Amino acid sequence: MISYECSQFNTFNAKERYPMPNTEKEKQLAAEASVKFVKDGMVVGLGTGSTAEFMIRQLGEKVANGLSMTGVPSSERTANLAQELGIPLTPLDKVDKLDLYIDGADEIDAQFNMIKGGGGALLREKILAYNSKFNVIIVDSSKKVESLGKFRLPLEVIPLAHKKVVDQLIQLGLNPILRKLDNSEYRTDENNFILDINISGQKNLKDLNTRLLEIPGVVETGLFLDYVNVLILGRAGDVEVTHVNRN
Ligand SMILES: O=C(CO)[C@H](O)[C@H](O)COP(=O)(O)O
Repeated sequence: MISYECSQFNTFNAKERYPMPNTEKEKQLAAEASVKFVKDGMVVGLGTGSTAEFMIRQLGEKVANGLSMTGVPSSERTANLAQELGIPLTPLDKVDKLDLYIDGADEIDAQFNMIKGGGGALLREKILAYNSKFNVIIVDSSKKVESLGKFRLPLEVIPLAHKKVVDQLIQLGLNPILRKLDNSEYRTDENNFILDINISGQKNLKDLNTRLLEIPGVVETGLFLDYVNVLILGRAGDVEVTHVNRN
């Protein structure tokens, strides 16, 4: 179980933050709607997390029924699941651009800015989203917020530098917490640490993102600004599909 250790030595489970009975159904509905974007011959980036897992299982069924596609996984966890389901995979450097990337999010605001990385895969996820022609985001209704920040923003950091990064983040008033897994530091697929920070009340997200990336040792942030082409939101037994106009 992923937990966070605070300075007060208490822990909490990130996934218990929004207890909603319909959440799983909403994730499933959003995932089902997203696979309709996948056409024969496409190279599709596969996200990470419980919502993405519904989507990958749907794609597995489609592949078993004759869909020809190739997946590019955003994590080892996703790669393992896709392999189990018989979805052909290729590494990112073997393709030019992804035709499509489908993934979940931890929060998405009214301007379609997102926090991602609750599942720890933010770095590879951002690389895939950046290198995709089209990004489809699938969420349950609990993820839609007016402004980001109830969920802590994950930062992937180099282990050697993490204490120095923590000092900088404390000076910026961002209250960093080192993510733990079973009492040890959580390690990403790239063998880095994650610091989860409090960005509640931050107005200029672009500026914040730039300032965070300027700290040596910060590899990537879970702020995804200007990435969404289509948002599919599961709500009460149905889905809302929003096409985002990105200039
Ligand atoms: O960014 C992610 C993983 O790094 C996930 O997309 C995010 O955590 C949402 O996960 P879930 O669908 O399980 O709520």
